[in-house]
Amino acid sequence: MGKVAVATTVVCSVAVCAAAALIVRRRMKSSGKWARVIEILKAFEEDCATPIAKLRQVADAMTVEMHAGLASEGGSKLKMLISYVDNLPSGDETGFFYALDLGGTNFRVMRVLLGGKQDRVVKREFKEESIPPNLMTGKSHELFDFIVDVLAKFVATEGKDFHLPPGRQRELGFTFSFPVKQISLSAGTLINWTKGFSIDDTVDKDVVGELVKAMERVGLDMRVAALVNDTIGTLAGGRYTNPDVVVAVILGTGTNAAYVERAHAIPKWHGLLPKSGEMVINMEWGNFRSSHLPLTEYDHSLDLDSLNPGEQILEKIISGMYLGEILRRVLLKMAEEAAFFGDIVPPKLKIPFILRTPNMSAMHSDTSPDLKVVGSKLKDILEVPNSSLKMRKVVISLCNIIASRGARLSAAGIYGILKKIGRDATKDGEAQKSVIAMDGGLFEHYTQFSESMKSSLKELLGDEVSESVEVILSNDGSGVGAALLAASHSQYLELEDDFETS
Ligand SMILES: Nc1ncnc2c1ncn2[C@@H]1O[C@H](COP(=O)(O)OP(=O)(O)O)[C@@H](O)[C@H]1O
Ligand SMILES: O=P(O)(O)OC[C@H]1O[C@@H](O)[C@H](O)[C@@H](O)[C@@H]1O
Repeated sequence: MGKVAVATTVVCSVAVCAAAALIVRRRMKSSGKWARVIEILKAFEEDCATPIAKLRQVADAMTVEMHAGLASEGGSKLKMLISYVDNLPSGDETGFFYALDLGGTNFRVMRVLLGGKQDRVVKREFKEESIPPNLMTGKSHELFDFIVDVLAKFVATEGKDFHLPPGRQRELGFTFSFPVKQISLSAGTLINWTKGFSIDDTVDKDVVGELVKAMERVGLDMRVAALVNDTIGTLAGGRYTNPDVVVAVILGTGTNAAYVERAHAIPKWHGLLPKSGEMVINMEWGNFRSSHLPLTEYDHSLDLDSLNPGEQILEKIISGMYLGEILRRVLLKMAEEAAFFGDIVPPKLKIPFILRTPNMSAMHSDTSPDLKVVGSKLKDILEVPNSSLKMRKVVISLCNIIASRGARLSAAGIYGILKKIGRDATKDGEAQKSVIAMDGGLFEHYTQFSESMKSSLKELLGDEVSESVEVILSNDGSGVGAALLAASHSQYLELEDDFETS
């Protein structure tokens, strides 16, 4: 063979070897990176694990903290707030009432015509608005002016079906989904903001007073007959349709729970014992924390970056505002440390809260063989144009880990409440029926979450007792519940009572 040919052959074979070496090196590098992805995934799964034994520890800790929070003010991270609701709706409520519901994402206005035991809710109209994010961190009067503006526009559309007896003032129930220290059923001061809200000049203010001032600024003449947390409203609305409702849980932007406590089991209550012998407690369970909670590095960094560091720890690993953000943080680590989306970290992936929980649940419920919903969400939200099936499967695994941790911990919290009120076991073979009224967009729309929560609760209760515990979706119970509580505290009630007895 000529020298040229030999040289060419040598050059080619060197090039082929080099190319082969490059491919091998790239494969080894990519397999090394993939191994890192799986390592991150496995570590996350382990840190989020909620075996039944851990759930029982969390439930017991919740029960202990409930006792501590009822024993003294500040006795626990669980505020265990007295609602001044010592009588839940009887079903006899009648009349025409408004309800306002300020949540973590949405603001709802509603009017209901109540027809007593016979006709129940004769008519109901409502309107929902998203709360402009800038109002969540602006000035107090701006938020309340927004609320009153929506309310005034809604009142202006009042039709002939809703009529007030002449000379009467419109009355409303105000559902306020934040921790409030109630001083009566219709007054209370904001303890602190949560979720995405942070408005300094509302803290320690009477939120009813803020609302009334905003109404006066526009000449809207309405009386606030009740101020309730959305869990209290949901409990009241739930009890209106089901007499066995004893607990209400919200899984929405935030999370919280309320339940019916025996008035004599509230050492910090120094008022007169209510005739009913009962008092509804707003637990503010989102603020629960315990060494038994399975917290990860992503939870700690999310908490540090939040508007309320060190607060609402349970809420930050369970509720709708945060689940998508946890997913984003894990994907970001995989992108930065294992080139999960390639050598460049997608810029969008670095934006906090860009990955919302509704998008997470849409990916989680993707049953297509090629997981095309996952692919399109990664493309539309994170601008990741191409993703392999194995990448999409990792995303599904992360959704499952995050959602089942939140769901199972919610179940543990409910189990802790049932233990507190002695409804976690049968007595002489009998078990009292206990109904848990649920509300909130996370529970209502994230099926894998709600199913996991219900199955975990059954697992904790055991077959026999779980027969007597029912979980129901009490959709917008808080709106009707607030109107019912307004009705039972209407300024015209005495007139009606006098009328009936005269
Ligand atoms: N399809 C969905 N899948 C999962 N979570 C959802 C879905 N839709 C809404 N959510 C969650 O529910 C929250 C809204 O809850 P909702 O109870 O409707 O309002 P608010 O929290 O304002 O009372 C959203 O912040 C979101 O986290
Ligand atoms: O209805 P949302 O916005 O999800 O609120 C649920 C809970 O969110 C928590 O952050 C509040 O402290 C509670 O008071 C509230 O009940």
